[in-house]
Amino acid sequence: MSIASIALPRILRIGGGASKQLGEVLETLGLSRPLIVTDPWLLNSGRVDELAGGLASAGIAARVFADTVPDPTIASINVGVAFLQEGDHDCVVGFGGGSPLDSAKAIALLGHHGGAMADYKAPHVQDTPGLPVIAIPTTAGTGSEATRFTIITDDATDEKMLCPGLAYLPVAALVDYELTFTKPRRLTADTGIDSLTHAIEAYVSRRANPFSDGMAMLAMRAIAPNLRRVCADPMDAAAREAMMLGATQAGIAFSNSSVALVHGMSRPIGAHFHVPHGLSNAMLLPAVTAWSAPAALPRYADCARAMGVADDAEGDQAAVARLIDELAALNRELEVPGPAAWGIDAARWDALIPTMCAQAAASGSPANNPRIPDADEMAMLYAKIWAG
Ligand SMILES: NC(=O)c1ccc[n+]([C@@H]2O[C@H](COP(=O)([O-])OP(=O)(O)OC[C@H]3O[C@@H](n4cnc5c(N)ncnc54)[C@H](O)[C@@H]3O)[C@@H](O)[C@H]2O)c1
Ligand SMILES: CCCCCCO
Repeated sequence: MSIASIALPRILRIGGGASKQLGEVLETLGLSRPLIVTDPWLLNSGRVDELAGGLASAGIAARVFADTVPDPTIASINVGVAFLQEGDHDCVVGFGGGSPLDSAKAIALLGHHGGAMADYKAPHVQDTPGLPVIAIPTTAGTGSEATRFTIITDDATDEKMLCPGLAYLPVAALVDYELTFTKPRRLTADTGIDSLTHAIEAYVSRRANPFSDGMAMLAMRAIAPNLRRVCADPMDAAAREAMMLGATQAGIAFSNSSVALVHGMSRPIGAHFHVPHGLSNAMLLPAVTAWSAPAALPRYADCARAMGVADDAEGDQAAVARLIDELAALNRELEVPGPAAWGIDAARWDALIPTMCAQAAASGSPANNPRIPDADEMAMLYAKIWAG
């Protein structure tokens, strides 16, 4: 086995009420002057006051920056950095979905190292950390609480810049499914399919390894049987808990392997057509899986079995057929909007997917299986193709 470079948050607290241990975790880490980075919805929900109130009871005063935006932009990060530098903070607490968590990571980095956010986009890899980040996710989810990435949109070009490196890995993650009961159905479905996509793509990625495979398998087993349940009953505690655990496991999986063609294509789609991240993954997942599967049939068949849609007795071909049917069924039942909902010509969309996949195959670097190129390479290629 070649040497896999695995990295995880130093502290992981997972379970109902974990977010209430923020004060204790800060004390353990020797931190006492946090900036909480969150978003307007969470601020108005009263949850931020609860979090800051818990810290105040522990003698910790926190400032709050809630002016983050969905799909954080360079401009929004710069406002956050200026706000951070007005205080004497020794850490940043990210509280929210992937957008505030990615904002927290970027603010903590720039606030310490300076420079411009664009300086840190791939292929640059930033391993030297900025201020320590403690992540508390409220969607299940992007897995950003346990990944070595932040994704910041360039306001000028709409490019979703992938910024990789150990610097973005939170030192602690408090994974508290009780924060997710308020998620509306659309958000529950889109973030749930996003985390399922992370698990599948981590498992078929050419950079997969036995550790990331284990995390991806656990994530699929947690997410697949609970996604419909949690969309049907938002107060189903067991399903909410499984979805939150699966999202973090899927984040650990792709952070320690990579993702593949769906993500390579969804980032530019998100940038070009402003489709939310989880939705753009969902829209692509069935068709791109069907195109990619022949290049890694056993791996995709393993995904079908882990998701419980195929049994061990079935051959790989049959199992993959069930996987593709299941992914299409999930999109139907969870009412994932089609391309037309985003002003994308449906005929062009259908025609373009095989074109993009074929070009991906042509462009696949020797390091990657030509039909499952790494997301980074695909993002650039796809943006060119789509821009025509
Ligand atoms: N860094 C990574 O590894 C990584 C991975 C995947 C995606 N991302 C990024 O994450 C972002 C998407 O994050 P997201 O899908 O979590 O959505 P989000 O953070 O953009 O939030 C979407 C909406 O849901 C609301 N919300 C959040 N928690 C809620 C709750 N508990 N109840 C009700 N409403 C709630 C938010 O206020 C917001 O209005 C994108 O910018 C994407 O690029 C990052
Ligand atoms: C290579 C990792 C890309 C992370 C994408 C998260 O949506």
